[in-house]
Amino acid sequence: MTPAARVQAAIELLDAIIEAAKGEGAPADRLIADYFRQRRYAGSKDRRAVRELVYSAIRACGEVPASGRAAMLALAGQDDALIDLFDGSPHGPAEARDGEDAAEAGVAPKWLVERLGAAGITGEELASLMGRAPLDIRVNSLKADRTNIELLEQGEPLAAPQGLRFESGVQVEQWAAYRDGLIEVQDHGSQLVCIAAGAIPGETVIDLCAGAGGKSLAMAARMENRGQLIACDVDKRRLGNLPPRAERAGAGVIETMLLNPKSELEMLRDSGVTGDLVLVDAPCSGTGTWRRKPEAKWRLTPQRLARFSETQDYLLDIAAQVTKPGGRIAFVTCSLLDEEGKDRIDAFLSRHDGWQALAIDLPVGRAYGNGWRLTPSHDGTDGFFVAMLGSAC
Ligand SMILES: C[S@@+](CC[C@H](N)C(=O)[O-])C[C@H]1O[C@@H](n2cnc3c(N)ncnc32)[C@H](O)[C@@H]1O
Repeated sequence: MTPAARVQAAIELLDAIIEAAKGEGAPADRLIADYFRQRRYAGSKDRRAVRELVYSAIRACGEVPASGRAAMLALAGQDDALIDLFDGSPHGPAEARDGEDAAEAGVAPKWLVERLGAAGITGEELASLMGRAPLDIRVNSLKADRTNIELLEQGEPLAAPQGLRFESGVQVEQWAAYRDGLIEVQDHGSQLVCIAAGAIPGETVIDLCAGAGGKSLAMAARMENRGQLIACDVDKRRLGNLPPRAERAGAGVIETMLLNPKSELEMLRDSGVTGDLVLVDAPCSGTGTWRRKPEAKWRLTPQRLARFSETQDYLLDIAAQVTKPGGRIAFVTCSLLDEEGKDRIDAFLSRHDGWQALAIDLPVGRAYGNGWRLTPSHDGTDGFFVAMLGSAC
């Protein structure tokens, strides 16, 4: 592909990403993969270059752009070499017209910038949400240890005891250590919130929103495979990924339980299980993970955010009813919005007598509201809110 044809391909992809964002369609990564599956003539360098253009344009635009072309013109406004590729050549974009509208540069849509600002995320904290994330792994202490594991590349040790950091793009999934379950890909922030959750060997732990089990696996390792860890979710496909991962990791302590939406509490009660610790790694807007999925800023609306808050309250109320007397709830979201963090905990405490917020003290991050906050700019992690709640004995 010529450089101009790559720009045109990026424009077409951005059109698809913008449409998908408006209609809750496929994520950008999937759209890019599908696009190139139908264009086998594009080589790996072309794919990398187009991908880079697409993500740079998404990062450059705040509001949802009117079109892919407007988004690319916004990026070209910051790069003279790029504007020269709007040259009308075959397969390239038409020349830019005098006064043609470019999308507005910015970090995120205005309403979200305001909500994040109200939660103290401004300036560098805000800008870094559009940065690029490194690749973090967790050494699986059920099978190996960071101090002596032999890996194909040497990573930078992180504050989490088994965490190592690599540059993004390192293909750790192809390493034997990955295939053999010695390492898991996991953002440092996720590793830290599992440390805050504080699962203890021998306990009964309920992971209410286990998904594919990233945090279940980390907790199983902290539990030294002793006790019981019930990993639940309402999404059969996601939860179905966990048993093979658990097997690879040697995490025999994990059992899965598929819940039916709206019957979660009934099903948990019928099973007779109650937790010393219940992790609520709740579905959320993911504002803390924009470094990995920058187009998520265009998918969120005030209505969708309100629905996330409602679901978080709903799940916290379930958690309270399946926690043993004297037990704990760990509430986690990968969001920096108060509506999905501090406010949920304040609301929980006002609804539930006999519960209190417990202190958190991690080596990274800072106290925020009745919990703890991690951010890309301050901590070099994805953005997270975590709070610990303790019930009366
Ligand atoms: C943030 S993700 C979990 C990520 C996972 N804990 C990990 O570490 O990889 C939130 C999960 O909550 C699940 N979920 C949504 N509504 C739920 C409900 N009512 N009950 C249980 N899980 C739910 C979603 O299917 C999704 O897998």
